[in-house]
Amino acid sequence: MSASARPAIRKLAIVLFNLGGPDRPEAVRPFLENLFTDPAILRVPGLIRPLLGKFIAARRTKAASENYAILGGKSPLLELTVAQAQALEAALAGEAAGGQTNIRCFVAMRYWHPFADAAARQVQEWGAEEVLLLPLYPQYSTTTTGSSVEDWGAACARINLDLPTRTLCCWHSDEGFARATAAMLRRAFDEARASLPAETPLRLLFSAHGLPESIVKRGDPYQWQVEQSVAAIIRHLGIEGLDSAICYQSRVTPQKWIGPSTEEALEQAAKDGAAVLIHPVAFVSEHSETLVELDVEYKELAHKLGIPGYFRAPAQNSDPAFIAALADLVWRTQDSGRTLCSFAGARQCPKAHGDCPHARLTRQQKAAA
Ligand SMILES: C=CC1=C(C)c2cc3[nH]c(cc4nc(cc5[nH]c(cc1n2)c(C)c5CCC(=O)O)C(CCC(=O)O)=C4C)c(C)c3C=C
Ligand SMILES: [Fe+2]
Ligand SMILES: [Fe+2]
Repeated sequence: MSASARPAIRKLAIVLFNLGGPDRPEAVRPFLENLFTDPAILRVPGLIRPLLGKFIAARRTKAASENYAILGGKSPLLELTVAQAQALEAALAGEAAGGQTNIRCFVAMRYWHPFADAAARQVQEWGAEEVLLLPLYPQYSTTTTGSSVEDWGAACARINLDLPTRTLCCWHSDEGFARATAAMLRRAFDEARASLPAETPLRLLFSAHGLPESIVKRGDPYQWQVEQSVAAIIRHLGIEGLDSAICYQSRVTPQKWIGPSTEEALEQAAKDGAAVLIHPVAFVSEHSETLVELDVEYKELAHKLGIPGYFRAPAQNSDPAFIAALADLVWRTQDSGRTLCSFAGARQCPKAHGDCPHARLTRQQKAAA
């Protein structure tokens, strides 16, 4: 739809969801306590959860603090998310007729400031008439998007904020997202290839945040959506004979997590004599899991294993093509005049994701085009 044909919209608040991270060393433990006492993360009876969650957080604090110390004692996630919010607002204004919009972006973090309560108050004070919830997680998980949607609902209820609300539940194989990601990856791939001897194979490793297997077995569509993201990105990459694999990083509890783990994928690459280019496929900004886990820990492991080359493709951050893809998703929710996913309020995205209204809408739009 052309800019001049954009529908007139009332005051729209776009609320960007992300996980949040500690803003100083003393915040690491309370941040972890918020995370591990979330019922979407720690699935034990309500009476046990606060105690067990705090216990797990206390045990994790040392390792997490060491990681954040490498980043200067804090997570860069908030600054990068605010930059994405500003870039999205600017992109939406630039595309609107006359360069004017009634759209503002707000940030609601799940486990550290600014929390949903603060964002909801800002939305109310601004006088928003409609809300679009936009998770900065391409793939839906009950532990991320699902948890943030519930948290938002509770925050709104506390201040009697009751506005028409759309939820962009997932955009794992959105064409714009896949194209923008593939373009960034292609640059990283070509650079890595050029720095390697011609006979050294280069494997593209899509490393996603892991999830306990039990959560996936209960119907969480995250793993399936990660696979869909990878397939869409590979289609847009268009590299003939591409050697690629999916793996899962950041296991933080003793239960069985989905695999193969990124460690196992690196061991396999070492056996195959392949260099690796790692792309963090479930994160669209840099933070501890990319800057420490990928850039320090797995890099060291790769050297120890004798892998002939270790390269890392960046996360999207405010890459203009990625922001343009988000802006396009926003316009499509408005053009459709309905929510992109009607699971609103429910913890779980429909099991068979083909039934998700998001997927249905995409199909309808394709058919209409
Ligand atoms: C059981 C624990 C966890 C689940 C399940 C989980 C799912 C999950 N998380 C992300 C995205 C991020 N996680 C981040 C940090 C982080 N995650 C967990 C635990 C679980 N995550 C912990 C304990 C931490 C803190 C850091 C650490 O202790 O290592 C972050 C980064 C935050 C930052 O640095 O600012 C992100 C982002 C996804 C996508 C996901 C499931 C799909
Ligand atoms: Fe996590
Ligand atoms: Fe969905």
